[in-house]
Amino acid sequence: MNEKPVDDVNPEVKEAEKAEEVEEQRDVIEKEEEEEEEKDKSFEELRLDPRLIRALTKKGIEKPTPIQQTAIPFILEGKDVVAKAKTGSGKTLAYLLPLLQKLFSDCGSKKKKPAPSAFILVPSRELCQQVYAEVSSLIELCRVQIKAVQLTSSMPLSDMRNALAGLPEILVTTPACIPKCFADGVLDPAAISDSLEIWFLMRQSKVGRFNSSKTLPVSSYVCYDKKLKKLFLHNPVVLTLQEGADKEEPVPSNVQQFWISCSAQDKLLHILALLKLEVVQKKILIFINTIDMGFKLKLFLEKFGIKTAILNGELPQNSRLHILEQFNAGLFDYLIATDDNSQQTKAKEEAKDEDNKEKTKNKKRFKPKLDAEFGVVRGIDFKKVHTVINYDMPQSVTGYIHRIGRAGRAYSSGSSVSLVSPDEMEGFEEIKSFLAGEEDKDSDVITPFPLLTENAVECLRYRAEDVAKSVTKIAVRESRAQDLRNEIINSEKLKSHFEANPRDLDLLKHDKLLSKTAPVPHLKDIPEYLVDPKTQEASKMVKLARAAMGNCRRSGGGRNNANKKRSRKGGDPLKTFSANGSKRGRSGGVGQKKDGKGSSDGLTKKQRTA
Ligand SMILES: Nc1ncnc2c1ncn2[C@@H]1O[C@H](COP(=O)(O)OP(=O)(O)OP(=O)(O)O)[C@@H](O)[C@H]1O
Repeated sequence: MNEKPVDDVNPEVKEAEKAEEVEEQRDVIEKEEEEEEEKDKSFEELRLDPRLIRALTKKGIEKPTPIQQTAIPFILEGKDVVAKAKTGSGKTLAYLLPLLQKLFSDCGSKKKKPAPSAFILVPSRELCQQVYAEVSSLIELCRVQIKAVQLTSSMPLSDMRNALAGLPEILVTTPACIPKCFADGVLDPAAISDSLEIWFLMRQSKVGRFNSSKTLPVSSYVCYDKKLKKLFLHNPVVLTLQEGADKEEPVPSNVQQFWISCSAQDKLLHILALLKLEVVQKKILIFINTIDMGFKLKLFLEKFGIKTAILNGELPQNSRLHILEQFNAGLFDYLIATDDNSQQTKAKEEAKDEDNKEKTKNKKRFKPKLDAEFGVVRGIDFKKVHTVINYDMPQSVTGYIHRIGRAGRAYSSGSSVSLVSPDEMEGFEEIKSFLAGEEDKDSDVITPFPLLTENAVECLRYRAEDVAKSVTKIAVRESRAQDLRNEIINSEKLKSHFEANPRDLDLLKHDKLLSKTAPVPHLKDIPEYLVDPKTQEASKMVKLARAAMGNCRRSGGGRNNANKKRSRKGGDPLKTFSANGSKRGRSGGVGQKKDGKGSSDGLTKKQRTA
């Protein structure tokens, strides 16, 4: 008998065959991933000290990330290392663990050295505090006699001297602080040259200031910036853990990237829709390019009952650290932040100042003083940020990558939404084509945000425009000055309070209202008739997903199989919902390579799903 032509095959059978094929492919991918996992090394196999492994277990860290697996053995061998890995991939522990292990062997056996044996240089005070906290907690958990201190330029000399008087083994500081310490005699170059064994340099560009360190007899440098490599390193091991080694910066692929096209004036309307209709997951970090814009946004959202905190370079250091701590501890869900104190941000502020000069000639003007060591984007580990919103687009591709890297840290997934105005389109296109790569120019790495229908946005227009009018330039300037005054007072209180209660988080709230008039109650809730049904459905799914994620966390780290399945199936509505009615998002799943073959973030399947 003749075989039936292919076209005559029953469509249901065809469907079933297709589904089977897809299932088979999925099995192959999962098998590949499992094999990949089996190749992974454990902390024990990296010959990490059992005290460190126990400390990591207490912190809920069970398995080294790829950068940790690769870098730790080289650093333990005393090799100079230049490492490049995706943002959020665990670089901090990749150097802290071998550093502590090296110091363990000295500990107790020798006399204390006159100066620290290890210098960790990081680009901002915030990062300084973060690294110091991380190393201190490891030391505490390991119960070893090692001392770490942090120094920043703003510290009084007496505090610096006191900190160093205890003969710490580890110094965490910023590059700007080193020359100051030398000039004020707080650090003695001769003593350093006798003691120093290891430097860790993290992304910063002002190294020219302490070139003299080239002459120091250091056994191992580890650095995360290739510019520094030329200055300091001797025949270093270069580790690049990322896809597309030609790219300047690694892209975190566990962050789903979306964008919304809107005019500059409509950005307030769109962010209101995103937050008020709850179509993005909390916690949310919102980036703006100028401090004034931050206050405008805060005042605007306040009117709708959305409380936010602001983080920027003109706030006193104690306040900034406290805001970060509170946000990380989950005391508030929305944080508005400027980038680090880039030239561009400054230039913009100055241009605005010039612009305002004429208008306010006779008035006493408020002059912000920005902190040169401020930086929230590079390296700061914001905990459990699910969504990053670019209210203003960043000025560069690198800026974009650093911003979105604040979501989806380590093993979690996240998403980003960029509001792009026509003026920002050129820069946005550049970002898109960079991310797509040379070969794949047409692929959409950043896809249109699917959960907000035009109708849903338009329903809020009247209210948004009405409220936006009330947020005048004067109101913005006054609230900015008010916030700074409050924070200066807070900062003093915080200083003395933290000396007495270093772990107390609940002293001050940073997301309090700044408006002079209280928000009117009717704006707090959006009546149902104003909400588009599709967006309403999306919002419900986002809430369900959030609840599910909450449960995962409660069930203890979530690295078991049940959670694995849950995260694969339940997932993020951004991956499964489309306002256009298709069942799956088109951009591929979190942690999926473009070819569908597992992760490009360098994390294993287990790590990603946890
Ligand atoms: N092996 C691990 N398992 C689970 N979590 C980890 C592991 N290593 C680090 N982490 C966590 O991952 C988060 C990000 O780590 P880290 O800040 O070191 O990333 P990074 O690579 O330095 O990022 P960036 O480039 O943005 O500075 C931190 O919360 C850290 O505690």
